[in-house]
Amino acid sequence: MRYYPICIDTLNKKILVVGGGNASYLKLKDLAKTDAHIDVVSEKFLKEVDELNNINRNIILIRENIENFEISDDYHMVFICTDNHELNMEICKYFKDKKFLVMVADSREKSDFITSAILHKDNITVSVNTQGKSPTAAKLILNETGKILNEEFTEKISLLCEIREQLKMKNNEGLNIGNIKSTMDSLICKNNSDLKIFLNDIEDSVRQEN
Ligand SMILES: C[C@@]1(CC(=O)O)C2=NC(=C\c3[nH]c(c(CCC(=O)O)c3CC(=O)O)Cc3[nH]c(c(CC(=O)O)c3CCC(=O)O)/C=C3\N/C(=C\2)[C@@H](CCC(=O)O)[C@]3(C)CC(=O)O)/[C@H]1CCC(=O)O
Ligand SMILES: NC(=O)c1ccc[n+]([C@@H]2O[C@H](COP(=O)([O-])OP(=O)(O)OC[C@H]3O[C@@H](n4cnc5c(N)ncnc54)[C@H](O)[C@@H]3O)[C@@H](O)[C@H]2O)c1
Repeated sequence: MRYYPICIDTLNKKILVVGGGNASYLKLKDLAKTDAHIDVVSEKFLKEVDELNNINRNIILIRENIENFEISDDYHMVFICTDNHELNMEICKYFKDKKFLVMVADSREKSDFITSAILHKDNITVSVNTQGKSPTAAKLILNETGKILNEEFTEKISLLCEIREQLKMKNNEGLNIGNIKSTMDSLICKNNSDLKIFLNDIEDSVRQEN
C-alpha cells in the first residue's frame, strides 16, 4: 500500500489552494466541511467555488495571479490546482523546499498525499481511495457504503460513541470498569434499545458516584 490513510486535525490549521477551477472545487467541497482556515488564490473562480465561499466563512477567495501573491509561511498544507503544468511545478518546488505538505492536481509523483472520496455524517467519516487508480471507482464504492448508513445504523454508532465516552470518563476517575475494548466488543451485536439501556445504566452509576 503506497498511500497510507490518516486523519489530519484541521482545527487552527491554514490551507492554501492555488487555482479555482474543477480540480480545486473537488478538493474545496470537502475542505469546506473542516475547521481549517482556507485561502484560495486564483485568477478566476468557478461558480461552485464562489458559492462555497458564501456558506463557509473560513474560505477566503483571493482573486490574484499566484505569481503576484505574497505567500506567507504559515500554511500547513498546499493544494496546487492550476491548469498550467510548468507553474504547478514551480509552486510545488517552492513549497517542497520549505518542507510543506503539497498535493499537485496534475502530478501524482510530486504530491506528498492523495485525497480520498469522503462521506461525512455525524460521528462517521467514510473515506475511500483506489491508491490513485480510479477516482470514479472510489466514488462508486462510497455510494454503495453510504447505503448502510441509515437512521438506525447511525443511531447505533452515536450510542457506541456515547458509551465509550462514559466508560473513558469512569476509567479516568479511577473507577474499575473492566477492559473498555472487551466491553465495546461485546456491544457490537446489541440492538439500539439494549444499547440505550446500557448507556442509561452507566449514566446512573456515574450520577450515584458523584
Ligand atoms: C476522490 C476525489 C476526491 C478529490 O478530488 O478530492 C479524487 N478525484 C475525484 C474526482 C475525479 N477526478 C478526476 C475525474 C475525471 C475522471 C478520471 O480522470 O478518472 C474525477 C471524477 C469526477 O469528477 O466525478 C480526474 C483526475 N483525478 C486525478 C487525476 C490525475 C491522476 O490520476 O494522476 C485526474 C486526471 C486529470 C486529467 O487527466 O485531466 C487524481 C486524483 N484524484 C483523486 C481524488 C486522487 C485519487 C483518489 C483515489 O485513489 O481513488 C488523486 C490521485 C490525487 C488527488 O487529486 O488527490 C474525487 C471523486 C469523489 C468526489 O467527487 O468527491
Ligand atoms: N487531481 C484531480 O482530482 C484532478 C481533477 C480534475 C483535473 N485535474 C487536473 O488539474 C489541472 C487543472 O484542471 P482544472 O479542470 O481544474 O482546470 P480549470 O481551468 O478548471 O482551473 C484552472 C484554474 O487555475 C487558475 N489559474 C491558472 N493560472 C493561474 C495563475 N497564474 N494564478 C492563479 N490562478 C491561476 C485559473 O484561474 C483557474 O481557476 C489539469 O491538469 C487537470 O488535468 C486533476
